[in-house]
Amino acid sequence: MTTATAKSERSAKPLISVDNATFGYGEVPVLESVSIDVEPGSFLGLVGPNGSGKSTLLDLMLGLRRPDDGTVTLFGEPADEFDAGERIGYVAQDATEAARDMPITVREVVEMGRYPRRLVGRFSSKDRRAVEGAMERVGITDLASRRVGRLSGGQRQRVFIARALASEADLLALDEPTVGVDAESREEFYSLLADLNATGLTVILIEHDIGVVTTYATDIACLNRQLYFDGDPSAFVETDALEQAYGTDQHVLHHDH
Ligand SMILES: Nc1ncnc2c1ncn2[C@@H]1O[C@H](COP(=O)(O)OP(=O)(O)OP(=O)(O)O)[C@@H](O)[C@H]1O
Repeated sequence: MTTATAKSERSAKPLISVDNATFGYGEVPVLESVSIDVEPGSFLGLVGPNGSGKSTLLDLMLGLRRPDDGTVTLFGEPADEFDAGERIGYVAQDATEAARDMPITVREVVEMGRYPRRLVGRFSSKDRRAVEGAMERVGITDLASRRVGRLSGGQRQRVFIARALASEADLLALDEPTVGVDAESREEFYSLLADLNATGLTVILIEHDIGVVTTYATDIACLNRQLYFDGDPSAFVETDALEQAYGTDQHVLHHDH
C-alpha cells in the first residue's frame, strides 16, 4: 500500500476511521485488513474493479454493516451505533432508478431531508429556507413542482443531493451516481460535487471512471479486497496501484462514457 500522507501528519480528526477492517458475506473475505481515514472536507474517490468491495467498504464506513474484524468509527462513534442519520446524505447505487416510480414532486423529495426534525406539513421557516436553499444550490429550483419520476437521471441525482443538503448533512456518499447519465450532464454533475466539496461538504464517491476521480477528488482509495493506494491524485498517477488492483482486468480502465 502506498500512503501519500501518513495518518500522523494529518491534523484534523478523521470523520470516518476504518482500522484493519475485514469483512466477508460468507467464508471468503470481500475486504481484508483495510485501514483508511476520511478527513473532514475531503473528496474521496473510491475506485476498484467490479466486485472489489467498494460498496461493501462504504456500507462499513456508514455503519450499515459491521466488520468481522477491526473497527470503524463515524464522527468519532462506533459506526454501527451511530444514530444521527441526517448528518449523512447517502445516494445508493439504484436510488435514482427507484425514484422513477415515485409519484411525488421534487420539492417533496427534498423536504424529506427535514423529516427527521419536523412532521410533514409542519415546516418552520428555517425548514423552508433549507429546502429552497438546497434546491437553488444544485440548480433544480425550476423543477420544484415536477414529478421526480419524470426527470432525467442527471436531474434526479441533483434532487437526491438537494435532499442531503436540506438535512444539512456533513457527509455526502454516492455509489456510482452517473450510471446511465449522458457525458455532458456527468461533467456538470461532478463539477457540482466539487463545488459543494469546496464549501466544506465531505464527499465520498464510488466511481468506475478513473479520469473523473483523478480530476475531481482530493483523495483516492484504490481497492480490490485490500487497499492498494490511499492518498492524493498526483501521487496516485505516479504509482502502479491501478495495475496491481485491476490485474488482468485492465480493459475497465479504458472504457469511455
Ligand atoms: N449481500 C451480499 N451477499 C453476498 N455477496 C455479496 C453481497 N453484496 C456483495 N456481495 C459480493 O461481494 C463482493 C464485493 O461486492 P461489492 O458490491 O462491495 O463490490 P463493488 O466493488 O462495489 O462492485 P461493483 O463495482 O460491481 O458495484 C462481490 O463479489 C459481490 O458479489
